Amino acid sequence: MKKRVLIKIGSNTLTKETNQISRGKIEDIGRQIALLKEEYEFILVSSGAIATAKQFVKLEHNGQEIDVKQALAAIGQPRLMHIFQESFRELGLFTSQCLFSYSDLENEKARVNIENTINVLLANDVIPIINENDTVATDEIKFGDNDKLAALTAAFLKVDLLLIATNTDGIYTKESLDGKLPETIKEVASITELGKEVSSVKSSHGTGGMQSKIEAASIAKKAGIETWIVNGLKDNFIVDSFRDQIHFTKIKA
Ligand SMILES: Nc1ncnc2c1ncn2[C@@H]1O[C@H](COP(=O)(O)OP(=O)(O)O)[C@@H](O)[C@H]1O
Ligand SMILES: N[C@@H](CCC(=O)OP(=O)(O)O)C(=O)O
Repeated sequence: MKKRVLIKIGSNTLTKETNQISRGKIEDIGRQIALLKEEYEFILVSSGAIATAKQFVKLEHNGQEIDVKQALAAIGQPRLMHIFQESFRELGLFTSQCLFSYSDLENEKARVNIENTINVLLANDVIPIINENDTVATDEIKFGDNDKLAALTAAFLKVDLLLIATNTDGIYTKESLDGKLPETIKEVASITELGKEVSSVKSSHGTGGMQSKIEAASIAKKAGIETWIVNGLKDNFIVDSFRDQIHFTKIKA
Protein backbone atom coordinates (compact mmCIF):
# COMPACT_ATOMS: atom_id res chain seq x y z
CA MET A 1 0.00 0.00 0.00
CA LYS A 2 1.28 3.46 -0.94
CA LYS A 3 2.13 5.95 1.79
CA ARG A 4 -0.08 9.02 1.72
CA VAL A 5 1.74 12.36 1.88
CA LEU A 6 0.13 15.80 2.07
CA ILE A 7 2.37 18.65 0.93
CA LYS A 8 1.45 22.24 1.80
CA ILE A 9 3.04 24.76 -0.54
CA GLY A 10 2.99 28.42 0.48
CA SER A 11 2.99 31.43 -1.86
CA ASN A 12 6.63 32.12 -1.03
CA THR A 13 7.66 28.73 -2.31
CA LEU A 14 5.53 29.02 -5.43
CA THR A 15 6.89 32.46 -6.30
CA LYS A 16 10.43 31.63 -5.14
CA GLU A 17 10.07 34.87 -3.16
CA THR A 18 9.47 37.02 -6.25
CA ASN A 19 6.30 38.67 -7.55
CA GLN A 20 5.75 35.94 -10.12
CA ILE A 21 4.54 32.38 -9.83
CA SER A 22 7.54 30.20 -10.71
CA ARG A 23 6.72 27.63 -13.39
CA GLY A 24 10.15 26.18 -12.62
CA LYS A 25 9.12 25.49 -9.01
CA ILE A 26 5.83 23.91 -10.09
CA GLU A 27 7.79 21.71 -12.53
CA ASP A 28 10.25 20.84 -9.77
CA ILE A 29 7.37 19.65 -7.57
CA GLY A 30 5.77 17.72 -10.46
CA ARG A 31 9.04 16.05 -11.40
CA GLN A 32 9.53 14.79 -7.85
CA ILE A 33 5.95 13.53 -7.60
CA ALA A 34 6.42 11.69 -10.90
CA LEU A 35 9.59 10.10 -9.52
CA LEU A 36 7.99 9.00 -6.25
CA LYS A 37 4.47 8.13 -7.34
CA GLU A 38 4.89 4.35 -7.34
CA GLU A 39 5.63 4.43 -3.62
CA TYR A 40 3.69 7.47 -2.44
CA GLU A 41 0.27 9.01 -2.98
CA PHE A 42 0.37 12.82 -2.99
CA ILE A 43 -2.20 15.40 -1.98
CA LEU A 44 -1.26 19.07 -2.40
CA VAL A 45 -2.56 22.04 -0.44
CA SER A 46 -1.41 24.96 -2.54
CA SER A 47 -1.68 28.66 -1.80
CA GLY A 48 -0.69 31.16 -4.47
CA ALA A 49 -4.04 32.26 -5.91
CA ILE A 50 -3.62 35.84 -4.69
CA ALA A 51 0.02 35.98 -5.75
CA THR A 52 -0.95 34.73 -9.23
CA ALA A 53 -3.69 37.36 -9.62
CA LYS A 54 -1.31 40.15 -8.67
CA GLN A 55 0.73 39.29 -11.77
CA PHE A 56 -2.21 40.05 -14.02
CA VAL A 57 -4.44 42.68 -12.41
CA LYS A 58 -4.30 45.72 -10.18
CA LEU A 59 -7.45 46.18 -8.11
CA GLU A 60 -8.20 49.47 -6.32
CA HIS A 61 -7.14 48.81 -2.75
CA ASN A 62 -4.59 49.48 -0.07
CA GLY A 63 -3.46 45.86 -0.13
CA GLN A 64 -5.03 44.86 3.17
CA GLU A 65 -8.81 44.63 2.61
CA ILE A 66 -10.11 41.09 2.94
CA ASP A 67 -12.72 41.52 0.19
CA VAL A 68 -10.01 42.59 -2.27
CA LYS A 69 -7.92 39.55 -1.31
CA GLN A 70 -10.99 37.36 -1.91
CA ALA A 71 -11.46 38.91 -5.35
CA LEU A 72 -7.78 38.44 -6.15
CA ALA A 73 -8.01 34.79 -5.09
CA ALA A 74 -11.02 34.33 -7.40
CA ILE A 75 -9.03 35.82 -10.29
CA GLY A 76 -5.80 33.96 -9.57
CA GLN A 77 -7.05 30.48 -8.67
CA PRO A 78 -8.06 29.33 -12.19
CA ARG A 79 -4.82 30.74 -13.61
CA LEU A 80 -2.80 28.95 -10.94
CA MET A 81 -4.60 25.68 -11.67
CA HIS A 82 -3.91 26.18 -15.37
CA ILE A 83 -0.17 26.41 -14.67
CA PHE A 84 -0.25 23.27 -12.51
CA GLN A 85 -2.29 21.42 -15.09
CA GLU A 86 0.02 22.31 -17.99
CA SER A 87 3.26 21.61 -16.12
CA PHE A 88 2.10 18.37 -14.52
CA ARG A 89 0.53 17.07 -17.75
CA GLU A 90 3.94 17.19 -19.44
CA LEU A 91 5.18 14.87 -16.70
CA GLY A 92 2.29 12.47 -17.19
CA LEU A 93 0.43 13.66 -14.08
CA PHE A 94 -3.26 14.56 -13.85
CA THR A 95 -4.39 17.32 -11.49
CA SER A 96 -7.70 18.40 -9.97
CA GLN A 97 -8.92 21.35 -7.91
CA CYS A 98 -10.66 20.96 -4.55
CA LEU A 99 -11.76 24.16 -2.85
CA PHE A 100 -13.05 24.09 0.70
CA SER A 101 -12.40 25.66 4.06
CA TYR A 102 -11.64 24.03 7.37
CA SER A 103 -15.09 24.92 8.69
CA ASP A 104 -16.43 22.54 6.00
CA LEU A 105 -14.60 19.76 7.82
CA GLU A 106 -16.84 20.42 10.85
CA ASN A 107 -19.96 19.74 8.79
CA GLU A 108 -20.68 16.00 8.59
CA LYS A 109 -22.29 16.11 5.15
CA ALA A 110 -19.50 18.23 3.68
CA ARG A 111 -16.86 15.95 5.26
CA VAL A 112 -18.33 12.89 3.60
CA ASN A 113 -18.50 14.69 0.25
CA ILE A 114 -14.89 15.90 0.50
CA GLU A 115 -13.66 12.44 1.49
CA ASN A 116 -15.58 10.69 -1.28
CA THR A 117 -14.31 13.11 -3.93
CA ILE A 118 -10.68 12.89 -2.85
CA ASN A 119 -10.73 9.11 -2.53
CA VAL A 120 -12.04 8.72 -6.09
CA LEU A 121 -9.41 11.15 -7.37
CA LEU A 122 -6.59 9.28 -5.62
CA ALA A 123 -7.88 5.88 -6.71
CA ASN A 124 -7.64 7.14 -10.29
CA ASP A 125 -4.15 8.62 -9.93
CA VAL A 126 -5.40 12.19 -10.11
CA ILE A 127 -3.62 14.60 -7.76
CA PRO A 128 -6.00 16.67 -5.61
CA ILE A 129 -4.80 20.28 -5.34
CA ILE A 130 -6.59 21.88 -2.42
CA ASN A 131 -6.92 25.57 -1.58
CA GLU A 132 -9.27 27.46 0.68
CA ASN A 133 -12.45 28.51 -1.08
CA ASP A 134 -11.73 32.19 -0.49
CA THR A 135 -15.06 33.36 -1.95
CA VAL A 136 -17.00 31.80 0.92
CA ALA A 137 -14.41 31.70 3.72
CA THR A 138 -11.79 34.10 4.93
CA ASP A 139 -10.25 32.08 7.77
CA GLU A 140 -6.92 31.39 6.12
CA ILE A 141 -6.33 34.67 4.30
CA LYS A 142 -6.96 36.42 7.60
CA PHE A 143 -4.90 34.27 9.93
CA GLY A 144 -3.28 31.11 8.92
CA ASP A 145 -1.67 30.77 5.51
CA ASN A 146 -3.39 27.49 4.67
CA ASP A 147 -1.33 25.74 7.34
CA LYS A 148 -4.37 24.93 9.46
CA LEU A 149 -6.38 23.81 6.44
CA ALA A 150 -3.48 21.52 5.49
CA ALA A 151 -3.20 20.06 9.00
CA LEU A 152 -6.93 19.45 9.45
CA THR A 153 -7.11 17.89 6.00
CA ALA A 154 -4.07 15.73 6.78
CA ALA A 155 -5.78 14.48 9.95
CA PHE A 156 -9.10 13.97 8.22
CA LEU A 157 -7.59 12.03 5.31
CA LYS A 158 -5.36 10.03 7.68
CA VAL A 159 -2.16 10.79 5.81
CA ASP A 160 1.16 9.22 6.80
CA LEU A 161 3.11 12.48 6.61
CA LEU A 162 2.40 16.22 6.54
CA LEU A 163 5.15 18.11 4.70
CA ILE A 164 4.98 21.91 4.98
CA ALA A 165 7.13 23.67 2.37
CA THR A 166 8.27 27.13 3.40
CA ASN A 167 11.21 29.49 2.81
CA THR A 168 13.54 28.42 5.63
CA ASP A 169 15.45 25.18 6.31
CA GLY A 170 12.78 24.26 8.86
CA ILE A 171 12.52 25.92 12.27
CA TYR A 172 15.66 27.69 13.45
CA THR A 173 16.72 28.09 17.06
CA LYS A 174 15.75 31.53 18.34
CA GLU A 175 19.31 32.40 19.29
CA SER A 176 20.58 31.64 15.78
CA LEU A 177 17.76 33.51 14.04
CA ASP A 178 19.46 36.90 13.95
CA GLY A 179 22.86 35.57 13.00
CA LYS A 180 24.27 34.71 9.59
CA LEU A 181 24.20 30.98 10.22
CA PRO A 182 20.71 29.93 11.25
CA GLU A 183 20.63 26.56 12.96
CA THR A 184 17.83 24.12 12.16
CA ILE A 185 16.10 22.27 14.97
CA LYS A 186 16.24 18.79 13.46
CA GLU A 187 13.84 16.78 15.56
CA VAL A 188 11.23 17.78 18.13
CA ALA A 189 8.98 15.80 20.37
CA SER A 190 7.48 18.62 22.46
CA ILE A 191 5.45 21.31 20.72
CA THR A 192 5.51 23.53 23.83
CA GLU A 193 9.30 23.72 23.69
CA LEU A 194 9.14 24.58 20.01
CA GLY A 195 6.82 27.54 20.59
CA LYS A 196 9.62 29.30 22.46
CA GLU A 197 11.83 29.32 19.34
CA VAL A 198 9.42 31.24 17.18
CA SER A 199 9.49 34.96 16.43
CA SER A 200 6.55 36.88 14.98
CA VAL A 201 8.42 37.51 11.70
CA LYS A 202 6.66 36.61 8.44
CA SER A 203 8.02 36.56 4.90
CA SER A 204 6.99 38.78 1.98
CA HIS A 205 3.93 36.83 0.76
CA GLY A 206 3.30 34.84 3.93
CA THR A 207 0.50 35.45 6.41
CA GLY A 208 0.93 33.11 9.35
CA GLY A 209 4.67 32.93 9.94
CA MET A 210 6.24 29.98 11.73
CA GLN A 211 3.65 30.10 14.54
CA SER A 212 0.87 28.85 12.27
CA LYS A 213 3.12 25.99 11.14
CA ILE A 214 3.67 24.96 14.74
CA GLU A 215 -0.07 25.06 15.34
CA ALA A 216 -0.52 22.92 12.24
CA ALA A 217 2.07 20.44 13.53
CA SER A 218 0.21 20.32 16.82
CA ILE A 219 -3.05 19.37 15.07
CA ALA A 220 -1.19 16.71 13.08
CA LYS A 221 0.54 15.35 16.19
CA LYS A 222 -2.81 14.92 17.97
CA ALA A 223 -3.90 12.84 14.98
CA GLY A 224 -0.71 10.73 15.20
CA ILE A 225 0.86 12.31 12.11
CA GLU A 226 4.48 13.46 11.82
CA THR A 227 5.08 16.95 10.35
CA TRP A 228 8.16 17.98 8.39
CA ILE A 229 8.95 21.65 7.82
CA VAL A 230 11.12 21.80 4.72
CA ASN A 231 12.67 24.51 2.54
CA GLY A 232 10.52 24.47 -0.59
CA LEU A 233 12.77 27.01 -2.30
CA LYS A 234 15.39 24.34 -2.76
CA ASP A 235 15.25 22.21 -5.88
CA ASN A 236 14.43 18.59 -5.16
CA PHE A 237 13.26 19.36 -1.60
CA ILE A 238 10.77 16.48 -1.42
CA VAL A 239 13.17 13.76 -2.58
CA ASP A 240 16.07 15.23 -0.58
CA SER A 241 14.03 15.37 2.63
CA PHE A 242 12.89 11.76 2.09
CA ARG A 243 16.56 10.79 1.70
CA ASP A 244 17.56 12.96 4.64
CA GLN A 245 19.97 14.93 2.45
CA ILE A 246 18.89 18.44 3.54
CA HIS A 247 18.35 20.16 6.87
CA PHE A 248 14.71 20.36 7.93
CA THR A 249 12.58 20.07 11.08
CA LYS A 250 10.80 16.84 11.96
CA ILE A 251 8.02 17.16 14.51
CA LYS A 252 7.43 13.67 15.80
CA ALA A 253 3.91 12.26 16.07
N1 LIG B 1 12.27 30.04 14.54
C1 LIG B 1 12.04 30.34 13.25
N2 LIG B 1 12.66 29.63 12.28
C2 LIG B 1 12.46 29.90 10.98
N3 LIG B 1 11.63 30.90 10.54
C3 LIG B 1 10.97 31.65 11.44
C4 LIG B 1 11.14 31.41 12.84
N4 LIG B 1 10.36 32.29 13.52
C5 LIG B 1 9.72 33.05 12.57
N5 LIG B 1 10.07 32.68 11.32
C6 LIG B 1 9.57 33.32 10.07
O1 LIG B 1 8.52 32.52 9.48
C7 LIG B 1 8.60 32.65 8.05
C8 LIG B 1 7.80 31.54 7.36
O2 LIG B 1 6.41 31.75 7.47
P1 LIG B 1 5.51 32.49 6.32
O3 LIG B 1 6.12 33.82 6.04
O4 LIG B 1 4.08 32.50 6.74
O5 LIG B 1 5.77 31.57 5.03
P2 LIG B 1 4.84 30.64 4.08
O6 LIG B 1 4.38 31.49 2.95
O7 LIG B 1 5.79 29.56 3.63
O8 LIG B 1 3.68 30.07 4.86
C9 LIG B 1 10.09 32.64 7.80
O9 LIG B 1 10.44 33.20 6.56
C10 LIG B 1 10.64 33.46 8.98
O10 LIG B 1 10.71 34.83 8.64
N1 LIG C 1 -5.87 31.00 -0.36
C1 LIG C 1 -4.85 32.04 -0.43
C2 LIG C 1 -3.86 31.77 0.73
C3 LIG C 1 -3.07 32.98 1.04
C4 LIG C 1 -1.82 32.81 1.90
O1 LIG C 1 -1.36 33.81 2.42
O2 LIG C 1 -1.19 31.58 2.02
P1 LIG C 1 0.42 31.31 2.21
O3 LIG C 1 1.06 31.61 0.95
O4 LIG C 1 0.45 29.85 2.52
O5 LIG C 1 0.93 32.20 3.28
C5 LIG C 1 -4.16 32.01 -1.79
O6 LIG C 1 -4.18 30.97 -2.47
O7 LIG C 1 -3.61 33.03 -2.20
